[in-house]
Amino acid sequence: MQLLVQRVDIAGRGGVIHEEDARRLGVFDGDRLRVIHPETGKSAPMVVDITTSILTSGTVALYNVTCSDLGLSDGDTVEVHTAVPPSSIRFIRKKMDKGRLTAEEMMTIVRDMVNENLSLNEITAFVTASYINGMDLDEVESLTRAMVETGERIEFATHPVVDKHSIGGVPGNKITLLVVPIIAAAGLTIPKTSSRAITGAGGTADLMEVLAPINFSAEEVQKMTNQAGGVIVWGGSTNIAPADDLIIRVEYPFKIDERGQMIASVMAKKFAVGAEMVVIDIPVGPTTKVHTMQDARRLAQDFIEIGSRLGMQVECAVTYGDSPVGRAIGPNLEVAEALSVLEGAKTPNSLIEKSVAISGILLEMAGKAQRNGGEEMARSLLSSGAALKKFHEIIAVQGGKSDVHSSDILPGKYSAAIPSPVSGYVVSLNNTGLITVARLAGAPHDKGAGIYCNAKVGTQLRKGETIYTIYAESQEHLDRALEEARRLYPVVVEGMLLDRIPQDSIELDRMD
Ligand SMILES: O=P(O)(O)OC[C@H]1O[C@H](OP(=O)(O)O)[C@H](O)[C@@H]1O
Ligand SMILES: O=c1cc[nH]c(=O)[nH]1
Repeated sequence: MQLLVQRVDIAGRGGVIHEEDARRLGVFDGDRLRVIHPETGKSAPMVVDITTSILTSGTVALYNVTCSDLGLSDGDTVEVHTAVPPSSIRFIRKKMDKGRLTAEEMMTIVRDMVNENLSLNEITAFVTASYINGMDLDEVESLTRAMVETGERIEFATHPVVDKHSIGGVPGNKITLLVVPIIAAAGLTIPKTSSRAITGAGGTADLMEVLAPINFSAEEVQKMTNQAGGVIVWGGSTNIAPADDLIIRVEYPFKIDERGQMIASVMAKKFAVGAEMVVIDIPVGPTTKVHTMQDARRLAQDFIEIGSRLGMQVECAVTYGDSPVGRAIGPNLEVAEALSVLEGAKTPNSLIEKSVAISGILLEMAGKAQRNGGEEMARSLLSSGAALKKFHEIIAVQGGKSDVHSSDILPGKYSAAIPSPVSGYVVSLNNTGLITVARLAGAPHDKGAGIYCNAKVGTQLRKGETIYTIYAESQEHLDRALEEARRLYPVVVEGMLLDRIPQDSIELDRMD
């Protein structure tokens, strides 16, 4: 069938056809078509997306990349034929049926994802099937390699190249903003690519974006790292492991992070930038991704095993994840807190201790410090101001304001303090509850949105004193977050009297 092209200014491949043309071609939503330029013979696949309104019959709306790939403009004519679906559909179905994917099958799925031959529905099916049925280590290795091979890779002339990555799940985990400058200040090369939030209210990429651009090509990442010793950029923009961001987009609304995909996501990013020594941070706690020390050790073994299969030296740090790292959750709040520590603040303790511990392991692995001497070296790079100087350099090389101060970074102007309903002690902070409230306040999209924990576990509070403060960039977001905070009650303050149940509140069930 011949159709007239209507170019639509939407990034990406594919397009939309009219219902009548779809009927004549005998296709439904999700079927496949092939669009062919009649003069050049160039062709591109297209997932059928049917409309009745935005087009007239006889016209096909094509997105930017398909038009550019085929050299098409508005008003050109194209041949449109039915096509067979990609074989990756069969392999996704195999995973849905609890099958084990071979390396070749995994590669086909990932290649089709990256080449936009799979629709969002189909990618979601793959992520969901893997979430429900899991992956064994061979599949994780195949996924990791496929993610690397479908993107660009970086090779550095200076060695060793080191890196860190957190599996996330604990709110306020802003340690990368301290670890990268500490490590780069020690003279090591650390090309850090991070994702945006997956299950949280601010991923490292969302945080760094407050200070500097984070979207760079692989070549730019290499150049900037050579200049400053380190960078903190968004993996999703680099074309380094491009499948990673496609999977994360599916996971984000569900706040899920399937174990196999998580290992592959992390290790692909490390492998692709040529990291030789890597520390993986595994926070453990009842409301994080990993609930017990035993599970953390098992996950650590898997990371180490995949690292060794790829030729990387990996160590894992199992860290405290019962409650947020530091007090701030959400981009601006977290960035201000991290900067203040780099500027010399002596609190929050949890942020400082975690950052120097992770940095210390890397310094020891890379031979910069003696065994057990890494933490001390990291602490001194932090307290001497060397890490702050290096962070300013990193911000500058990425195009940000190099003399930024923590006091420049402000939270949203709408705020509400949550008062303690009783006098007592904070006994627990529920990470997932806090994240839900912070997301409803607008984080990570609204940079000023988030939560500041005025009290942490063990803090004594009198009735009416503030437990935590919610920040938002609009009253509407603040109201939404407040409503959910009252329902979820994510921070529990208990006095000695845990509950009072009056006699008339229950119906006594008398035995006859
Ligand atoms: O949103 P949740 O699931 O907490 O985790 C995602 C965060 O964890 C990792 O942190 P880093 O890059 O090691 O700093 C990711 O890159 C991302 O920023
Ligand atoms: O980068 C990351 C971090 C945690 N989980 C992932 O899937 N990717």
